[in-house]
Amino acid sequence: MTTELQFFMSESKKKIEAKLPELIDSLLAPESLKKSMIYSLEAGGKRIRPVLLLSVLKGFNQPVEKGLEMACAIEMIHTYSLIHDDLPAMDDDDVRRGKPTNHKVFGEAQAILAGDALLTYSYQLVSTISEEPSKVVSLMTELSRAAGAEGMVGGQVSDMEGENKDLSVEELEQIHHHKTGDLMVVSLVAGAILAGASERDQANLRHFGRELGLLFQIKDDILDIEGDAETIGKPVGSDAGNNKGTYPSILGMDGAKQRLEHHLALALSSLKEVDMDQSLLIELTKYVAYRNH
Ligand SMILES: CC(C)=CCC/C(C)=C/COP(=O)(O)OP(=O)(O)O
Ligand SMILES: C=C(C)CCOP(=O)(O)OP(=O)(O)O
Repeated sequence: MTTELQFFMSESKKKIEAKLPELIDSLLAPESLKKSMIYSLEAGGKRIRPVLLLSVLKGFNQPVEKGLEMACAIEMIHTYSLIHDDLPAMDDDDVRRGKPTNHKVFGEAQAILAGDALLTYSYQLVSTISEEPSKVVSLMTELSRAAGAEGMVGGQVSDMEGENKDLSVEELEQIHHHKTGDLMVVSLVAGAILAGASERDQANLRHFGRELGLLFQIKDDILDIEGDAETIGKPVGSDAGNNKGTYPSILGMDGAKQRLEHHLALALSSLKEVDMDQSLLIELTKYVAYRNH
């Protein structure tokens, strides 16, 4: 990782991690609910989606402060999805981000409700995010499409339905476009909307985000086999345990690594089309491909 990216990531993380608990604290809500929401938000995580959003603003020469609340809203949706994904009804995982999962600490009912509250609060935040009503409407539309039935929730359902089945790579990538990719895409597009970027740049960033989502997921699948549980903060081997189709299970480990290089090249070439300073996004893309956590 270059020092420029290292510095930008750590500064962005600091800002996001200061803002998230502040936003939850300001809610007039039961303390136990706020505690369980903050628990998962503060459990760590790479904060890739917020960093993507802030990188886009920086690339368009805009202050990152413009995107902090939107970045927190997206991180809240991501965190809700992980809380629910870990529930016994879904992946039934005990460890997330190196700590016991939300339902292990607060019980299933509170974990479901903490996820619901994070999802709902993210829209409450977006509703007052800009003084320009057209930007609020665009952000709401993008976020709800990416998070809902047409996006992440739909992808999660297809993922569950794909368990114990022989998926083709095309079917697998369709699942990942929605389960993982759509939230990455909306992070980039939201940054572009807030920066006032052109429709053309928004479309090019969307294209890049789709490739980045696949790249991210291939690496996640590889780390589930080759990673170190302590470093990645979650158990290894859980995909095989849940009989999930993954890149290595379909293509073998060498094939999965070739596919990673293929999507890395596509992601980097689609980025060239965006009329902005791309340096941070180029480095972030390489980080996503070669990270060890
Ligand atoms: C609506 C919901 C619940 C969406 C969940 C979306 C999601 C990306 C889950 C994690 O995927 P994973 O199970 O492949 O990753 P991990 O290994 O981190 O659990
Ligand atoms: C999309 C997937 C594979 C779920 C995990 O996402 P991240 O790997 O971004 O999780 P955190 O760093 O936020 O914990």
